[in-house]
Amino acid sequence: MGLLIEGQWHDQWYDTDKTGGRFEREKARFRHWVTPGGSPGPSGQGGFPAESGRYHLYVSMACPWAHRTLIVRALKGLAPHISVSVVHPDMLENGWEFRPDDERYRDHLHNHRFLHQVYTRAVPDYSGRVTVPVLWDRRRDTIVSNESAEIIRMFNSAFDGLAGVRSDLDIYPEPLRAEIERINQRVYDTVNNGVYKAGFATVQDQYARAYHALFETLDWLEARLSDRRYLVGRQPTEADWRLFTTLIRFDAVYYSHFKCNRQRLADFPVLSAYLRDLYQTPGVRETVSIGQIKRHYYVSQRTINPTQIVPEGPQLDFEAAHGRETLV
Ligand SMILES: N[C@@H](CCC(=O)N[C@@H](CS)C(=O)NCC(=O)O)C(=O)O
Repeated sequence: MGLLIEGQWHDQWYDTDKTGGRFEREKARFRHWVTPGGSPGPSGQGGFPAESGRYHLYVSMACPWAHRTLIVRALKGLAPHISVSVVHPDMLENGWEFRPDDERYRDHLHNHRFLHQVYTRAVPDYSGRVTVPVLWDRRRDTIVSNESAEIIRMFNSAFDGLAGVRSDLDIYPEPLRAEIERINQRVYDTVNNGVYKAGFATVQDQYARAYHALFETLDWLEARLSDRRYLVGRQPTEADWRLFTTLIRFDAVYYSHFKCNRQRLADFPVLSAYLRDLYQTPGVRETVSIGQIKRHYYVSQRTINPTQIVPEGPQLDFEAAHGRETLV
């Protein structure tokens, strides 16, 4: 666990002293966009046209932010066009690592040992955290984006002209955007990032504040989803997929490791059925690795779990019937 300062790796844990025990997530630095013809997107520079085989995605199967990108890649049929490398779940002194001898955790582009080498390859004097996901451009030998919220928007539309891509599938439809944004904001603050605020707090009342905000939103979602199948509109949108990656980790990790333990997700009848419904969507279950998720959090976050023991449980069953087919 650490960060780059002027291109040099430094091993240090999140510093919450400056923020009164509160965890603050650093903003992503690479904010370019892939667009159909390479024109500039909403931020950064242009020059990243959608082309088959040009872009490569670095992810961790454990990371909820990276998980979003894997889901949208699968749903949109982008796998033949965008290749993937997966880092090893243990994130320790050197940050995210590859295992050159293990096909599952190799850097297929450069055979690097550490993800921070991917960052300094793009910007030799880079300063900042070294996070997944990373969208890499083979042609320009640089990072396009390390912001998952923006990578999923690119995946949703930029590659639609390529063979076999599901251009009929739109998870961010124009008429629903305002409502999607409204839900994303609350879910990001109190759920996606909320579990981290609870887990990484180093002061009691910061933890308690995050805990209460989290369960207030989960109660609100439980009510909202009791008579509608998805959060916004009649098809899954990015609002659902962004929520999904936190819910799927909840009982295995956040409930115990991050002390989000008012109740398990399994104890919310509506939310747990909704979670199974999304999980059973074709292409999605293959993006879920509960083994790597548990391994990452319990082994890597030694300030929270110094013994690094990975719990055996809980028993999880995302394949059970969800019964939500009749909801609209
Ligand atoms: N804003 C980023 C956040 C990504 C992020 O924080 N990823 C975590 C893994 S779950 C990470 O790589 N952390 C390493 C670190 O903070 O040093 C995104 O959504 O893409």
